[in-house]
Amino acid sequence: IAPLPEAAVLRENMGPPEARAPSKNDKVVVFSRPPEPKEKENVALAANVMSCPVKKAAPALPALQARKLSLGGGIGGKLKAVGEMGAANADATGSRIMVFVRLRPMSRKEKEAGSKTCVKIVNKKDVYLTELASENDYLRLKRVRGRHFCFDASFPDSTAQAEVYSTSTADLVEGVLQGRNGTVFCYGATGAGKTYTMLGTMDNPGVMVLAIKDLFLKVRQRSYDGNHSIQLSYLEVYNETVRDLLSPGRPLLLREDKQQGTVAAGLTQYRAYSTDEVMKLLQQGNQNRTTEPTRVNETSSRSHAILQVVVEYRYMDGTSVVTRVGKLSLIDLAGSERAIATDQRSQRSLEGANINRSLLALSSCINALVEGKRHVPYRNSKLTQLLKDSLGGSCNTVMIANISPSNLSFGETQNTLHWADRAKEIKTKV
Ligand SMILES: Nc1ncnc2c1ncn2[C@@H]1O[C@H](COP(=O)(O)OP(=O)(O)OP(=O)(O)O)[C@@H](O)[C@H]1O
Repeated sequence: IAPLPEAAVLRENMGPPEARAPSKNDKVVVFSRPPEPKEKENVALAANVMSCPVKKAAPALPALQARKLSLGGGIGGKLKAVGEMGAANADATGSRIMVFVRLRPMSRKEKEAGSKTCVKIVNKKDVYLTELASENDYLRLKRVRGRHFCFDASFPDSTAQAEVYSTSTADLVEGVLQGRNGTVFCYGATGAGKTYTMLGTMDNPGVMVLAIKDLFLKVRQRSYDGNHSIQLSYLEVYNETVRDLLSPGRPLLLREDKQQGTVAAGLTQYRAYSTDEVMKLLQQGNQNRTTEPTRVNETSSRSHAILQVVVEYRYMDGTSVVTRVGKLSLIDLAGSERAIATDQRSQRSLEGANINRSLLALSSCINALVEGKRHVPYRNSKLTQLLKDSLGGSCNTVMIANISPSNLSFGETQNTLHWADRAKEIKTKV
């Protein structure tokens, strides 16, 4: 059979990628007619699956089991699954950052621009990224590249906010009530859905709002056995300056505190008594946050926003008073971006440079931590100084990487998945 221009190669009996993993014994079939559009899609996926190394299953890890026991509840099953599929990278003395990926639906703009989907999520865990060959690019016609990633969980575009919260963050909230620090941060390109995931909308509240509601609910349920107090602060890092979002004024200086780690001097701490009160404070803070339209996102967050909730629990143990303190940090990072994707000519370029500087500093820290280097360059940016605790300290940390399905954002998506994949290897000691 004469070879076809599209090199339509498929594996026999392969079925959809969710059906089974590829094996060496798969046969190759060549079409004797030009493939239909649907077949072309399968070819792309097949090429993608073929290029994926098959991960060996690893035994469940002791550290993960330990964490499963200490956290209790839902995260147990999730961690066990991670251990089984070999994506986990913890040792017997520590835990590691949990990494989740969330795919957003295709936007109207992307549809109008003729975008095609280049991301497929299978079994709520595996992410297949495919570089689609351009129809006009004859030289690259046959070069269809793909990669496979595996995370603690991956959320398809139809996933509800409540599911994202319960899978990624609910156990962290429980940990905070037991005196363990927790951090959740969203990472991704501009317009990929970070603010939607963290803050959400009035109808579909995001992780920040759901976490606060859950926290108050849990505190109320336990109010019979001690006293809880909840304090919160909300700040942004904009152009390498730290600003209080709850009482805007002069920029704040960062200083090191032996007990609390890096703190913003003079940051307002509000004592909160109800969810409604916190919602009002959040709304107020968000109005003060720096957002501007870029070419990619009409309400792009130009700053990194950090909401910190400190829960203090006092109870009597015999004749002495015991105090437990847990801190929950919820972070909406500004989007990583190519200058060309936003607007190079204005104030945006300075912001973009600073945003990229912080994110570059973040990637340097991730690299240093993964490689076990003694010196981690936290001081290279305000963002990494503030994240020091969450990345390298004693903290349960969750990263949610947000991605767009559009092939027009292929480069950004690849970049986000690369860093998310790397972050999986960061160990923490809780
Ligand atoms: N899961 C989702 N479901 C529905 N709409 C979404 C989802 N994720 C994002 N969107 C929509 O996509 C648009 C861009 O999302 P968002 O503002 O959250 O991006 P971002 O990553 O925070 O961008 P930036 O870094 O520029 O601030 C918004 O209109 C948002 O409502």
